[in-house]
Amino acid sequence: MTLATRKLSVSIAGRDVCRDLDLTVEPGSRWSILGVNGVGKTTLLSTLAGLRPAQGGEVLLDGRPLDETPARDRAQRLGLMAQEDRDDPEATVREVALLGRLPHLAWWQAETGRDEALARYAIEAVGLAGLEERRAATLSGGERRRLALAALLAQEVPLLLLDEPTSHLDMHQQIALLDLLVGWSERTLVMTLHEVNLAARYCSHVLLLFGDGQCCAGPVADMLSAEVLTRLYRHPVAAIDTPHGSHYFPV
Ligand SMILES: Nc1ncnc2c1ncn2[C@@H]1O[C@H](COP(=O)(O)OP(=O)(O)OP(=O)(O)O)[C@@H](O)[C@H]1O
Repeated sequence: MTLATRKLSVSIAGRDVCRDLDLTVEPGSRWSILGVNGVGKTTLLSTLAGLRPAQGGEVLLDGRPLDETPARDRAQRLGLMAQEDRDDPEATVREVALLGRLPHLAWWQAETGRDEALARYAIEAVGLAGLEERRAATLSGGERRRLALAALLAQEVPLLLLDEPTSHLDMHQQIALLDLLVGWSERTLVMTLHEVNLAARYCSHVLLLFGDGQCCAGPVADMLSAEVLTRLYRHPVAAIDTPHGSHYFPV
């Protein structure tokens, strides 16, 4: 599953997010979109998911324009974790996880035993076993993030687009969630992140949004440096070498 953009231009509220962006997200690669608050990370991710029209150029899924790909076909190939969960307040954990199976069911079909088993497995994988019959609305912010991930896992798609998947998570849970995500090795990931050190640790590539439509993309090792991050975050950033690689911090 290859996601690509050709001369993609996206803008919102009269401001450019990216201009003429040519990007190829190879199967199995893991991308992070980085930039300051309000620069347009969510807007771009929504465009990549086909939820928002581009102002120019196109998004391609395996070479086919996304807007010519039927919605069901799209949902069998890519899954989106939105920044905020908007589940039915009455839905149980089990029901939310089962929603991930919808793209694989015809409108007249009920869930099968396999769908139930996949949802159960996904709930277990994200550490929510035992909470299946709880109303999702009663979960903590971090638990709801993990439930959203369970629904994506149950969706069985090769490409995941995730908007701030680590928000609401404590340090341990951030690592646990990203370990889980990258452990699904065959999946391709594109996620917005605020924690640049997590991007450096878990991603193979970054897409940097500088504002005013300026952006650049490439492998983490080539792209991230204290100088580039200083420009990106409009704040002085320094780096120290650690046994786990470079660590970036604001000064
Ligand atoms: N519906 C809208 N109408 C007008 N402006 C909007 C709308 N949605 C978003 N914006 C603005 O567009 C800009 C980009 O928003 P977006 O959510 O994509 O940024 P972001 O980089 O994801 O931000 P954050 O890091 O804070 O989540 C922001 O200035 C936001 O206020």
